[in-house]
Amino acid sequence: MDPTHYTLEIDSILLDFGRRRLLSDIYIKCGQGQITTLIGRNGSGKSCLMQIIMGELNPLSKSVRINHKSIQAAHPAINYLPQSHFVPGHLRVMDVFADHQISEADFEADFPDLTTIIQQRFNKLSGGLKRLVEVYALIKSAAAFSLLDEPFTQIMPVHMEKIKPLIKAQKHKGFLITDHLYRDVLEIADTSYLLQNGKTWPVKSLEDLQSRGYIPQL
Ligand SMILES: Nc1ncnc2c1ncn2[C@@H]1O[C@H](COP(=O)(O)OP(=O)(O)OP(=O)(O)O)[C@@H](O)[C@H]1O
Repeated sequence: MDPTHYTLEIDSILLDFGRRRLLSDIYIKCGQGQITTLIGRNGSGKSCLMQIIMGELNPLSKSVRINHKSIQAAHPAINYLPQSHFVPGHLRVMDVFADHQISEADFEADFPDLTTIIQQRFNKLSGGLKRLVEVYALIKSAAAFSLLDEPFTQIMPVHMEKIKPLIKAQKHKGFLITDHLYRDVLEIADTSYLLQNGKTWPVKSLEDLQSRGYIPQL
């Protein structure tokens, strides 16, 4: 195997909240150069699963492995876009890009309509632009894997259509993405899973989502 090619695998998760078992039968495999998507209803445990991978939430048991080697806590090869904003408000957008070693010129080329925001402080941006800056920083970051929890939330369609090919273009990275915009995530996914009743189910098509009741029959 190419030693520079990483595989992230997650299984053997048991997560309880009180008497409720939230996660019990999980298997997710995510390779570098691949986009893996996780779809599921509100409250099915998608964010919890990402927090477990990041070592931010401790379940009863877990196995998170990079190239078959178990990792227990936050790993430098993995970064994470949570649902809430992670950028400190006082930073300028240019500082956020510098922190992630991202070229301002690349951003200006990708989003010529947004060149003026580079000088602005993060807390002065609209919600959608805050999300866009954070998503862009993680997409372009050098981490081997980026976990993106609802990257498309608040982002307007014209920018979303630019983000999807940017994600696909990062062939050196692996992505694990969850979002309720299932058509958009399925469009870019190499592999998809539905999280339902604590278990991951492979998804190949919209019909799989229909047959498991995630979307209505057409
Ligand atoms: N610390 C906690 N204590 C108790 N229950 C929790 C805790 N954290 C999460 N939960 C519950 O676990 C369930 C799964 O939450 P999670 O945020 O992972 O769902 P999700 O699939 O990401 O949902 P959404 O699509 O709405 O973002 C929810 O019912 C939530 O209330």
